[in-house]
Amino acid sequence: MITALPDFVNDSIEVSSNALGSRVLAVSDDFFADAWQLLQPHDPVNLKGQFGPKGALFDGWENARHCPTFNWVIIRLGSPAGASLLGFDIDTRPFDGNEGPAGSVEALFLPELPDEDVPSASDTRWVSVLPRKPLGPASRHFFRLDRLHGPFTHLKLCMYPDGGFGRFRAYGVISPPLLRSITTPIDLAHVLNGGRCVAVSDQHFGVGKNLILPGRGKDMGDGWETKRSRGGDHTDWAILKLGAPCHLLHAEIDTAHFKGNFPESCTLDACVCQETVPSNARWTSVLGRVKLGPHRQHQFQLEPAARQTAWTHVRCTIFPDGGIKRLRLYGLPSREDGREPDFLGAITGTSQVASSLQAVAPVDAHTPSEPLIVALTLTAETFAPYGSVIQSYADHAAAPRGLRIVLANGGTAEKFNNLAPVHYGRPRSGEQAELNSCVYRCQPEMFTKQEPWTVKVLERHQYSSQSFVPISLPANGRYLVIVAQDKGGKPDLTSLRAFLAGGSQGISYAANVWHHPMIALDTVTDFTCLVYETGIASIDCEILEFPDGLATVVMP
Ligand SMILES: NC(=O)N[C@@H](O)C(=O)O
Repeated sequence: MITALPDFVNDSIEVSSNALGSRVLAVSDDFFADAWQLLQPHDPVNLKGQFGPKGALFDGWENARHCPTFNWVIIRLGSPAGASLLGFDIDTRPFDGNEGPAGSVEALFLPELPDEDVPSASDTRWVSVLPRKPLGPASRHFFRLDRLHGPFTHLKLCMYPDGGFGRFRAYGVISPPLLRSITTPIDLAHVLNGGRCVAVSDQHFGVGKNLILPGRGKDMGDGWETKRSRGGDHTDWAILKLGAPCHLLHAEIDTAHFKGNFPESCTLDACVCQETVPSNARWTSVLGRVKLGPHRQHQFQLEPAARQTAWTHVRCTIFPDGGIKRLRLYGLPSREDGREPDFLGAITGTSQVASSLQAVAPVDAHTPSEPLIVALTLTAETFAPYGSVIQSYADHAAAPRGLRIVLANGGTAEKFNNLAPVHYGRPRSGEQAELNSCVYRCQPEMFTKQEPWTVKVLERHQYSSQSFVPISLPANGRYLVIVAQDKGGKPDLTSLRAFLAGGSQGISYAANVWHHPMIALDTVTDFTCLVYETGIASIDCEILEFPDGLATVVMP
């Protein structure tokens, strides 16, 4: 359950949290209890009755007695470009009788200061953002400023004269990275890139702003989770404001720790809006409805429309309800001239446009004509429109819904049933086919971020599924799978996707799915293959060549 907090707290980010990388750089005195504990995301733990060599143990900052002046802590905020401040919480819990009786906050903006450098406590550039305030024992003290102040990169928390604070929380808005620093697609929804969750339909079990936190969290409690809906065509949604207007390329929807309550599916829409919370914006679909699975990172190539505009907000709609841990939205800010950035160049580092982002001045750059697709992580759900994924699941709760898992071999093995149908749909001409169980030994394609790879051939087996399972790769090995659905006998380019498969994953193309001949990466790779063949080439395998290149595939 979410406890009631002042509006300014709910409407902003705890920019001083060590969960966002904020850290204590220096402290005047923390004789009894270490100052770094001030920035922990959880509430102070009461250690009453526990003692160490220096005295009673406290989960907070506590300095020695009899300070003639005041104590201070210097903090570097985790966001590289700093943050603007809206308020504070100086939490004296659980200190009672030894709480710090008064506090104040000063701030500095030094984004270029190297991480290892510490501004002096007596630096004349410190500015007061919260004057000295009286504080009581064992309680939270919220102070809302008159407006956003900043940006700042460093804070100095002062205590008059001595005692203990359990936590110090600074609330505000994180500054987006300097545009000239963005040269490859980044996640501008991320809280450290200035992203914010500005509205949700419901956040009964987990707040929407968890969606944009760093990392994958520790349990189901640090994601966005709505209450159970009852009947009807219910949906829930969350709206993220991007750190800067951004052309979008691909997204990651992570359902980590949500194993029985992940959404069945979701969509993504985007809009351009000057308001913080869009009121009557025109939303454009950037990801059609896609199925989700338990406890995994789903990566999706976004619709072409996602690249063509510098979007300010993205709305994630989940069907019907449930929990998502993180939502990542990768893209590039618009160029100075507002045109679509050159993603290919930005990713391969060969672009004029990428360098223009550094120079913050547009230059004409070759914009790739062929579409760009990013090689995304392979999961059963994201590959479902093209076929099946053949793999085991150590965590059965993270296996695709409905997968039948049984013990076998006298209890010494787990059997994951019916992962991929082996299918032959006889052509009208009636040819019989035989199942060919064979091995492909594939030479590796030399493929690097700097030398993107162009798709020049696709094939399909119109009447037979075809499976490939690597038998010579280590678990951390990888290979590349490129697929497209069929549309009227030709590859449907809008469905063209690239997947990066792992060494413990096999795939099976459904009949009639277009795909590139298997692509080994890094090393010669053997794949066992099952496919039905009549021996008539025109029935068994249709090949289309695209000498000018159908699309460019890049690694994320
Ligand atoms: N930590 C601790 O022991 N503090 C008290 O003894 C005190 O306030 O001096």
